[in-house]
Amino acid sequence: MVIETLHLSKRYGNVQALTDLNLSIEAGKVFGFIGPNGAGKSTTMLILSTLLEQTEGDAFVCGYNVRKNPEAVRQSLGYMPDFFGVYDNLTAVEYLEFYAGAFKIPARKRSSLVADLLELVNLSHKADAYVDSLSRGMQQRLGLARCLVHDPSALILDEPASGLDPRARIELREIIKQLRGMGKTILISSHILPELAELCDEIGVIERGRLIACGSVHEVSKDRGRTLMELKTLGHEEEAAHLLNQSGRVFQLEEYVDGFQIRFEGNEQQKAELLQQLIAAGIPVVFFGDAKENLEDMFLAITEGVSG
Ligand SMILES: Nc1ncnc2c1ncn2[C@@H]1O[C@H](COP(=O)(O)OP(=O)(O)OP(=O)(O)O)[C@@H](O)[C@H]1O
Repeated sequence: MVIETLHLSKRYGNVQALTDLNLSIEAGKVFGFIGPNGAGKSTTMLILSTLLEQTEGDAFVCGYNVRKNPEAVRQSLGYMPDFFGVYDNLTAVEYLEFYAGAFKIPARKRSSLVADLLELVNLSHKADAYVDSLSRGMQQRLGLARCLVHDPSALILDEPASGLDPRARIELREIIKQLRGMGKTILISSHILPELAELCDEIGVIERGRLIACGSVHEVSKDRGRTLMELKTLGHEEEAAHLLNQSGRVFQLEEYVDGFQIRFEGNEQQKAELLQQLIAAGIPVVFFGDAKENLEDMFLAITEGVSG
């Protein structure tokens, strides 16, 4: 395992921020850490990055214990916090050179390393621009380049897409895919990011400091036995909605212009039965099938009732 936590707990005074958290992320995997504000994502990431001490349990990066061997952890890990500091009077190049220096990269290697990193994050054209003048999306990409200066095997990215517009999110996602292609092991957090579904090999859902679901996107949704489905009909929406609501297997019915999205609890046989009922009731069904699962929907379904 490249990233691992064992019975990790953290208390801030009276606040129990993390409780018995067990995470394990294999080499080369991208793990999405999903949870609402205050769930404990940043706390976990800070502990793994050696910037915060846990109350109980252990955490490891590349086999190094964060408490016993913090130097080795920092050499193996790139950590991107959820906010970008203010850097007056530093250009993108100077900024990366500063961090390369901090990681003791020999001076003669720094300029080619910095040029390569800027290229990787599509910022070569902004090499001499002041960091404070860059857009948020560009600053996030520069932040990503910064955590790569020492070529770490593991990356921890705390909500890298927050505050970005859709285009900037896509750009960031493409870079993260490239990093995955380079064999990096990545822990990435989000509170609402459907885009993570495509990016992540596995996800963990955290709520109030506890991991409440973990596995592949598919497994996590299957575990709950609830599938996101779509139904399209030619008119007859009211009857269809009534029948779905009466079936006892449909949760979170949402009506769109030309159909419904539902969360269905049951197996394939039960899906077929529901379709038969719709047709027997004379409802002209145009489409009835699984919707492309996205993390936002799954998150709502999984956390339903947990926080009460
Ligand atoms: N320094 C601190 N002192 C006291 N309580 C804290 C501190 N940092 C975090 N907390 C509390 O610990 C809990 C977990 O916070 P954490 O920042 O880890 O959550 P998060 O999942 O990263 O949330 P967000 O999505 O808002 O970043 C919250 O209840 C938070 O209020």
